[in-house]
Amino acid sequence: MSQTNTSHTAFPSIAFIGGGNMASAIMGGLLRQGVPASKIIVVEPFEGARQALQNNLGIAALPVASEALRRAGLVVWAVKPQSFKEAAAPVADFTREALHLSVAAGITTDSVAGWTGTRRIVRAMPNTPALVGKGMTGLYARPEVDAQGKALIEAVIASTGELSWVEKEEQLDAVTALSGSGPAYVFLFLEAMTQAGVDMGLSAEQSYKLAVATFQGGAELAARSTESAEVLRQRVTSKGGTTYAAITHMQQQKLPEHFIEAMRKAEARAKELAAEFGK
Ligand SMILES: NC(=O)c1ccc[n+]([C@@H]2O[C@H](COP(=O)([O-])OP(=O)(O)OC[C@H]3O[C@@H](n4cnc5c(N)ncnc54)[C@H](O)[C@@H]3O)[C@@H](O)[C@H]2O)c1
Ligand code: PRO
Repeated sequence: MSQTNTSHTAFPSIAFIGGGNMASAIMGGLLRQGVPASKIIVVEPFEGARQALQNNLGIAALPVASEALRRAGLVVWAVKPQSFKEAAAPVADFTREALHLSVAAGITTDSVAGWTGTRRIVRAMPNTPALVGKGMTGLYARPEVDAQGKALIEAVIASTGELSWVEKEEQLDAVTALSGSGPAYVFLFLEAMTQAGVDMGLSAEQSYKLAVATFQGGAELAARSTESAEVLRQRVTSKGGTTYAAITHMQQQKLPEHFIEAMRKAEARAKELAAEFGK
C-alpha cells in the first residue's frame, strides 16, 4: 500500500455526519495524529452522543446541520445505512464542493451521489479495532476522486490503522463480511474459548486472558511469518495429539464450511442494505 505524505497541517476542516462509534474512532485517530479539535465539525442529533464527544474527545458537536459545514473540505458520513438519506437532506446544500467519505455498510456511492449532489466520493469499510489504532479499512474511490483526494483519505484512515484499496465497489461487500464484521467473529470465539476454559476448571478471568493472548499471539505470528496459515496450523497439530483431537472434531462438524457460509450471509446482507436503504 502506498503511503501518503499528507501532514496534519495540510488537513482541511473535516465534518462528521453522525458522531457515534465509528466516527469517534476516526476522530480519536485524527486527534492522536495532532489534528486540532477546532478542525473537526460534527452533526449529531442525539444529546447523549454529543455529551460523550465533549467528555471523551473535547469536541463540541452541532445538533443540526448549519452554515458551519461550508468550511469542511472533507465530509465523513458515519450514520447508519437506515438514516443516511434522511441525514443527507439538510447537509447536502452546504457540502457540494467537499470530498465525501462514507463508512456506511452496503450504501453505494451512486446512492450517496444522488443524496449529496456530488460524485467526489470514497466509500470505506473500517472496523472497530480502529478505536485502538489497530483498524483495518477497505476503500473504494469513484473515478471522480483525484490522487490528492485519495491521499487525503489515506492520511485520515491511516490514523486508525491499516488500509487497502479495492478496484471494484462491489468488493466492499466482501470486505464488510470479512474485516468489517470480523471483530464480532473474533469476540464470539473469545466467548466460546473462555466458556470452555471455565468448564474445564479455570477462572473466567484467567480463561479470558489466555484466550485474548492466544488470538493476539496467533495473529502476530501469522502477520510476521512468510508461511501460510495452513502450515502454521499444522505446526501446532501433532499427529494423534490434543490439537488434532480438537481440529478433527471441528472439521467433522464442518466448522470451516459453516463459517464461510456465515460470512456469505454478511455479504448478502450488505447487498440487501443497499437495496433497502439506498433508494
Ligand atoms: N460499528 C462497526 O463495527 C462498523 C464498522 C464499519 C462500518 N460501520 C458503519 O458505520 C456507520 C455508523 O455505525 P456506528 O457503529 O458508528 O453507529 P452509531 O449508532 O454508533 O453511530 C451513528 C450515529 O449517527 C447519529 N445519527 C442518527 N441520525 C442522524 C442524522 N440524521 N444526522 C446525523 N447523525 C445522525 C446517531 O445518533 C449515532 O450517534 C454505519 O453505517 C455502519 O454500517 C460500522
Ligand atoms: N458493523 C456493521 C454492521 O454490522 C458493518 C460492519 C460492522 O452492519
